[in-house]
Parts: sequence; C-alpha cells; structure tokens
Amino acid sequence: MANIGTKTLNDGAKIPALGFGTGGAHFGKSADAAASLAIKAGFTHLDTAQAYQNEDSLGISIAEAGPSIRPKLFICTKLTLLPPGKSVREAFLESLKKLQIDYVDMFLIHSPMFVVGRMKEVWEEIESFQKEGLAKTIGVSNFRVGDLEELLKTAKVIPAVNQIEYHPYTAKSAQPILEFNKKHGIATESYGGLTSIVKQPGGPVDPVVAKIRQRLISTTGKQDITDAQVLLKWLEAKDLIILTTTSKWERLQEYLAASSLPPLTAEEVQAIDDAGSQVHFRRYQIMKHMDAPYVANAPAPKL
Ligand SMILES: NC(=O)C1=CN([C@@H]2O[C@H](COP(=O)(O)OP(=O)(O)OC[C@H]3O[C@@H](n4cnc5c(N)ncnc54)[C@H](O)[C@@H]3O)[C@@H](O)[C@H]2O)C=CC1
Ligand SMILES: O=CCc1c[nH]c2ccccc12
Repeated sequence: MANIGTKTLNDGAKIPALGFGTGGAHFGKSADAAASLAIKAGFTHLDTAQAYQNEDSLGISIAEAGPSIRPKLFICTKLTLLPPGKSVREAFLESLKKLQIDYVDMFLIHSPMFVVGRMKEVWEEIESFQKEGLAKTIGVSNFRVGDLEELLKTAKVIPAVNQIEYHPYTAKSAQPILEFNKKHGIATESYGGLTSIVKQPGGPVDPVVAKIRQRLISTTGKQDITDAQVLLKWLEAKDLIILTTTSKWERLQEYLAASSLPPLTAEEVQAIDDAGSQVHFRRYQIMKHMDAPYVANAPAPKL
C-alpha cells in the first residue's frame, strides 16, 4: 500500500495529501475504470464534481471496492451551477445517491461564479449539511481573495479548503490567495499541477525541472525519476494538498512514488518559482474569473 501522508484541516479532519481527480481528462466520461485502478493502486482521496457528470460511475467503483473500504476513502464532490428550480439540498442529495454513499468527506462550492448573489444562503445550506453529518468537511474552489472576504463576512464555518489551479505558471498570480488561505486556516488544494508538461511544454520551467530531476537521480541513484515527480515535489514543498489524475497504472505508480523521494531544496523551489513567473497561463478557462478582479455580484458566465 502506498504511503500517502495526510494533512489535518481546520475542522480536525484528516485529508490524504495526494488525491485522484475524475475531472480533467475524465470530464464528462465514465470514471469507474480509472477510479477503480486508482483505488487498487492505493489512492484513497477521490475528487469529483456535479459538473463532471461522472458521480454515478465513481459511485460504481466505490460500491465495487466494498463497504469495508468506505471508511478509508476521502470522497469530495462539488456544487455546480444549479438548474432552475433545483435547491442546493436536492442537488447535494442527488450527488450522495449517485455516489452510492450516505455522507461525503468533503463538499465544495465549485466556483463563486456558480453562486453569484446567493453565496450567503448557499453556504448556510452547506453548513447545515455539515451539522447533519452529511458532509464532514466543507469548503470552496476557485475563490479569489475578494470571494473569500465576501464569504467570511457571514460564514459561521470557515471553509476548510480552497481548491485552485496551481502550477508554476499560475503560482505568482495565486500567491495572494495562498497567503489569505494560510492566514485564515484554509488549506490550499492544487489542481492542474502538471500543466507545464501537459499543456505548455517548451516553456521556461522545463529546463529547471529537468536539472532538478538530474540532481534527484544523482542523489538517489533512481534512474526512473520523472519531470512530473519533480513538479509533485514542488507542490509538496508548498504544503499543498495535490490533485492529479491518469487512466494509466504506470502513471499512478509514478505519482505515488513521488512521496518517497527526497524533498526539493529551498533553492530548487525558488528556481521553479522564478522560471514560472515569466509566463502566466491558465489551463481551465472556465475559471477565467480567477484572472479578473473581484467584483461583488458580477454576472455568472454561461457554462
Ligand atoms: N476545482 C476545479 O475547478 C478543478 C478541479 N480539477 C480536479 O483536479 C484533478 C486533476 O486535474 P488535472 O488538471 O487533470 O491534473 P494534472 O495537471 O495533474 O494533469 C493530469 C494529466 O497529466 C497527464 N500527464 C501526466 N504525466 C504526463 C506526461 N509526462 N506527459 C504528458 N501528460 C502527462 C495525465 O495523463 C493526466 O491526463 C481533476 O481530475 C479534477 O478532479 C481539475 C480542474 C478544475
Ligand atoms: O473542475 C474542472 C473544470 C471544469 C471543466 N468543465 C467544467 C464544467 C463546469 C464546471 C467546471 C468545469
């Protein structure tokens, strides 16, 4: 079994520090085969969202894993834009039904753009799910500092997590969010961490990552260390909860093996930061509000 560490959240819950996502490459597709493979490999933290249209297939893999596995899993789903007439509670209960579980370990607002003008009432409803034990941990995703400030004005429960796109090409712009999260005890969870490899190859981060990979190979004698592992170590050094994904067994092993590699030095972390700061690239354009200034009650984008 892989040795994935955990982080303790502001509500006392323990979250596996490396999670398997069913968005990204799996978006809109059946996720049961990939999720079953991830569980078999040792992933226990599984991330989905109402928007991914695969909660039902993830539910199949959870059910197939068997009831004794459920307490070992950390399952997160997210509230997406509600169709007219559907309440937050109805949407949440539908998620539980599709996932074939009676509670989620974490429930997030997927984006502030999906709750424009309703953030206070939506969060109150989500707080009630936590009180009822239906969502053990509650949090947000794609919240800027202004969105968090708006939420904290009325929230009784401070979100435990803010899940954001974080990789070398967003790190500079995300720094104020990381600082705000830290100040308020909100853990930052990263998605898209491998973007420099997957979507922006050839950028200024690549040679820096390659040099660090060579240093790790010399230090450990392990010839199979990859650029993806270096990026995972960089995210780990930033004390983030990490989400990644794949459908391939070998890549699952590669991701898991990163945890047993030695940490990057402070200079190496800084070198990736510096190279990343030369380019700004947002992979998930559906969350482009993250690059726009916060405006209270800005109109929601069309999905
Ligand atoms: N809250 C939100 O708005 C969002 C959340 N997410 C969550 O985060 C999870 C992970 O997000 P991703 O962006 O997919 O993570 P990621 O940046 O780690 O990318 C994973 C992808 O990288 C590919 N990959 C790995 N090594 C590679 C290599 N050497 N060469 C080429 N490709 C390689 C994998 O096949 C996989 O498709 C999603 O599944 C989802 O659960 C993702 C996007 C938005
Ligand atoms: O969460 C991942 C990003 C994403 C991709 N497609 C959609 C649709 C609705 C919400 C979020 C997303």
